[in-house]
Amino acid sequence: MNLPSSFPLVKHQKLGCGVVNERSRHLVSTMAEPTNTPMPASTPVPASTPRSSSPLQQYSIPSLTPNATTATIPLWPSTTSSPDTATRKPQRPIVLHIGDPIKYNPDTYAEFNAAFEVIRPPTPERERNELIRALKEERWGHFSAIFRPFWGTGGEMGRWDAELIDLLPSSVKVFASAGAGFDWADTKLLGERGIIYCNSGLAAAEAVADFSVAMIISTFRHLPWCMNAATFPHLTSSSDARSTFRECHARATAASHNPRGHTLGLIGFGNIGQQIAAKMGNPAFGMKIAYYDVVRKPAAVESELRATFYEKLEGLMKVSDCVVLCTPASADGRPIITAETLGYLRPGTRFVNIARGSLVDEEALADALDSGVVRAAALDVHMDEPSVNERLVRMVTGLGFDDRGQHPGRVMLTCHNAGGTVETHVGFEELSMRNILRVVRDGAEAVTPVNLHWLREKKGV
Ligand SMILES: O=CC(=O)O
Repeated sequence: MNLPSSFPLVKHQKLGCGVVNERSRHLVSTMAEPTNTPMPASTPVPASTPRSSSPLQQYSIPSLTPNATTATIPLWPSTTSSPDTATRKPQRPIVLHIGDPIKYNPDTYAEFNAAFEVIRPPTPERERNELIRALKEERWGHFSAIFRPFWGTGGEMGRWDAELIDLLPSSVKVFASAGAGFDWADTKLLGERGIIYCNSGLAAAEAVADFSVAMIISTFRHLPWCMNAATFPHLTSSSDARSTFRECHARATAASHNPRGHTLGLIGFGNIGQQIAAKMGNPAFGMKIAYYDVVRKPAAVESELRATFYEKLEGLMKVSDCVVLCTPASADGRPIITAETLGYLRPGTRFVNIARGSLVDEEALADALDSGVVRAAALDVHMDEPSVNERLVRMVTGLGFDDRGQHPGRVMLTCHNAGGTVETHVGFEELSMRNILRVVRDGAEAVTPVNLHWLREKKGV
């Protein structure tokens, strides 16, 4: 892909396994941001908002080599709770490690282990009730940090809400987690308790943006229709198989378009939104880039990405040919995409969600697909994961035209896969460790904090 030479993020930065450079510092400051400010109903989008700038030190994430995926590293001996931790004085600050052991970054882990006493409770101690018991007993002493390097494990206790946060020792300074999203923790409450929450969105951005490209293209080219027609009827040797193939081959053309020249409307213009813009805009796919965010991005970012800002969600939705949701979940858990906001769309608009399922009223979306207001949709995330909305599923799998004359395969559904690559996980581990090293060992600012505004409010800074 030819990218503008003035776009150093994509040219020089390999997110998750490369060097975080000047450009990405800016992106961190605009993506790893808080979204907990309650928004009035008339301003429904808690899109990316800036946090105050942090003097991010340049650091490198070791390149991913084939070996890295299989690297085995010695685990810190204390991989289970140590019964006497609460009574003896630790030599080094204690880090409570929840979830799987480190897999990809042995060198950083060696540094981490040298700096901290890492305690990794076994799974049963991470279940909510047992965790509550352990915290009440101060089983892990006065630990300084919580460390969750994997997205797939470490969430056994459920949401970090007041019930858990109130039990944390006052020694906890930082909670560093895998994952771009942070709706699994009450980051406002953590901030008010003086605990910095750091996400790892920076490490996931490239993977999520790549997946978004596939989803956007799917909405223009109706990949589910093309794939289903070539597959399912043929599996059952149905006599319709050949005619289903022929019908798709003949009729998909009239329903398909090149993205070039169409307007891509990004709701949220943080790190992920900006990477999607870089991939889908000129000169690659040639889409016009429009965005809505609660805070307008600097003119240099807009000009680099040729992005037009819309102050209101309504304005963005009205001009978009394809809307992509790339903003963190709203603090109050309310959806942004509702019957009301879908009403802003021009008939035939496409819709993609790679953010959070809670942001979309799926019944309203299914209605909009039924009526043709939304022509095609692609959703990686779902309201009630791991369940998927049945009406939307039927729009993926149907093989014939419906009674309104709409073609099948208008929806693509995936299993919350957008950020899921090895490179993302390399970066999740690395960033989580770097955040804790900086805050606890170095007494420096975190790399990717998301709740500094709550911390500052509490401290009156
Ligand atoms: O959804 C995945 C993430 O938040 O990284």
